[in-house]
Amino acid sequence: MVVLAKGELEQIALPAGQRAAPPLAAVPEVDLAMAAANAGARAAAARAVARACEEHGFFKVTGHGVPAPLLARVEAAAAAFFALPQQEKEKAAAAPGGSSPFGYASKRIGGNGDLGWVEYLLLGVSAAGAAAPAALPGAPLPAAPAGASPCSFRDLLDEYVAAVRRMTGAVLELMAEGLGLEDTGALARLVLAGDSDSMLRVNHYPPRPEPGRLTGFGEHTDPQIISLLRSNATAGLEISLRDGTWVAVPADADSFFVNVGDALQVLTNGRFRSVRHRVMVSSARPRVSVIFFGGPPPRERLAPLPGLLDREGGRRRYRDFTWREYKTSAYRTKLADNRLGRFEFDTTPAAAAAASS
Ligand SMILES: O=C(O)CCC(=O)C(=O)O
Ligand SMILES: [Fe+2]
Repeated sequence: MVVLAKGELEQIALPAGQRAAPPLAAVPEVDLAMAAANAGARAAAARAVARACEEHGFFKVTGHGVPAPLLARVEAAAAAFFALPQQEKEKAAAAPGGSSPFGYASKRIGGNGDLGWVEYLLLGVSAAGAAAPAALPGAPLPAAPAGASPCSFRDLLDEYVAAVRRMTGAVLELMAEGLGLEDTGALARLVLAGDSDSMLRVNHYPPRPEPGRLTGFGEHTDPQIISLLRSNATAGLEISLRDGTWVAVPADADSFFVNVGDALQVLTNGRFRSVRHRVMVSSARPRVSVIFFGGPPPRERLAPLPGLLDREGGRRRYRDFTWREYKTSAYRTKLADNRLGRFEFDTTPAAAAAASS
């Protein structure tokens, strides 16, 4: 349950202009199984991925190889966790005032006052799996599907992370091929490195409290390299197109959605675009989503990948910074802020003239 104090519901209600649901998005789709069939299919898939990342920073993956029963078990376990009494869930919350953002939280997104009609679990991910808060139920949850072997939520999330990491590697290789990089493992290595800074978020958007639309998760771009999102069959995700108009992403419980993150925008010197997205709650059914955020190791310098800059006249759009630096900066801002703005070089004609004078 998401409990809002007096006045908080008004804060997440939408401004009048956004009360109507936007039109449906035509989401580009890439079938990973088909891409593996032969060299021609692979090249076509790599081109399609690159085009989707340039135009939208967003696409859908089918043929992903993550077993459907695993997806169903994770969804059931997440629903069972969020159905626990509030005080049980709070046991998995991050220590107040502590430095770790990981654990259970309700309605507060980050530490800067962003509110949403959502409760969630945020978990750090190591190469060994999802590092769950100690208080995450280690015992099988009550609603394990009939016939399923007993398995704790923690073990299930580890299994899920392992499967999603494999898919992430495959998607990042296709992206590298689509970019024409000689080193087609360059992106995948950043996210699959033993010390990569990845996270898993399990979101639960309870049914709307009253007819209308509420902000579930306010508009933002994901700071990492790549996000892989899977949800139940309840819609709510919306993305912003290049011209700033919002479109609704039809729910698809069998596929994964890929977001280009800010770090990938920087690694491609702006060729791929990190997608602005949000979740709106207008359903009488709950939405459950699970998102794997693939980040680089904290010390990694984010700079255009070798080979990309030559084609752009050698001009860099962003100054040099590490992932640690970017993350620290991003988490000090509000969700909707343009977090990359302060790392951009000023490339306006006036700035270029000033620099050459
Ligand atoms: O829950 C969703 O569907 C998306 C949430 C999201 O954008 C995020 O957790 O970064
Ligand atoms: Fe996001």
